[in-house]
Amino acid sequence: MTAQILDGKATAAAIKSDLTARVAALKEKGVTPGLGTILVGNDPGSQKYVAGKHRDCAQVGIASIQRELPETATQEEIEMVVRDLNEDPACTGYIVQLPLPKGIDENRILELMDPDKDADGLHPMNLGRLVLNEPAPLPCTPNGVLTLLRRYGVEIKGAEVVVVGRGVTIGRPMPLMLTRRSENATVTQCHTGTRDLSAHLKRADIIVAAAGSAHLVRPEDVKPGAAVLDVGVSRTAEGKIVGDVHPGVAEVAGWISPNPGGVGPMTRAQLLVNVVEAAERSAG
Ligand SMILES: Nc1nc2c(c(=O)[nH]1)N[C@@H](CN(C=O)c1ccc(C(=O)N[C@@H](CCC(=O)O)C(=O)O)cc1)CN2
Repeated sequence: MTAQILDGKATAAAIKSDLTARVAALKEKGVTPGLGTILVGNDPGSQKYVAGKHRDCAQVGIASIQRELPETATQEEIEMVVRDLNEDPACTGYIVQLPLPKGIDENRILELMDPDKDADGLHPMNLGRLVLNEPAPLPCTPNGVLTLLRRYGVEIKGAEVVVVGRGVTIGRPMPLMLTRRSENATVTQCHTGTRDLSAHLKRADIIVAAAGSAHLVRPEDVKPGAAVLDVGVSRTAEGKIVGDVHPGVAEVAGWISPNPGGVGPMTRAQLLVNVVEAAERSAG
């Protein structure tokens, strides 16, 4: 069996095409959505992701506001930029690119953001709304995973899902989203403290691998026909991406998301969705 590809690039392109029309309609009403990004330091991965986000904005007609600070920026300097974007009327939504450099209190930065401008759904108030099942912008990577699964007809309802990882951008919110009544999946969350990862993976109908550990998910750990989403990123010395999923898994799985070309482009597309939805709400 060779797995069907969960094509994030093509799915993201379709989402962006829909958003282009919605942004044009907003502009006719006098509303121009503007995405702000705060990038601190010179991590090449983060630089690439942020550049991609602004390329996407240009494609769909969203205005771009880019703020960059050096690796040596202090907590106070970053907080000043956050306050500035909170007040900037041209910035209808923004993100702080994570991770922030060592020594910076990331949670404090996220808390300072205006929750109504939180385009990532990572402000504590918006994560709290997700816990309470109230409307909120949804974290982009888990939302991208769900959109891909739905588009390719993977059954989520009743599925046994294993999420590997517990980071704030995907590991924490993904189970919250999968266990909503609208998804109704049963979720096991695994992490570095999990005793027998392989035993959990073998039972999964859907695996979301977001550990950042190269080739952690091996073909012998995957149930034939399962859907496997490769979210984790490790890089070789040459900067090439290595995912969490061993290439041999494609021979066992029913569906697999490539990496690159799977969940990454979906993360960016869902960010634009959050920006446009917020602008549509403000336009009434
Ligand atoms: N504030 C946030 N920070 C981070 C998030 C997030 O959702 N919000 N997620 C990740 C990184 N991320 C988004 O910022 C992200 C990851 C990957 C991609 C992407 O397009 N990847 C391409 C490959 C790009 C390359 O060649 O390096 C792909 O997968 O095809 C976009 C965004 C952590 N930080």
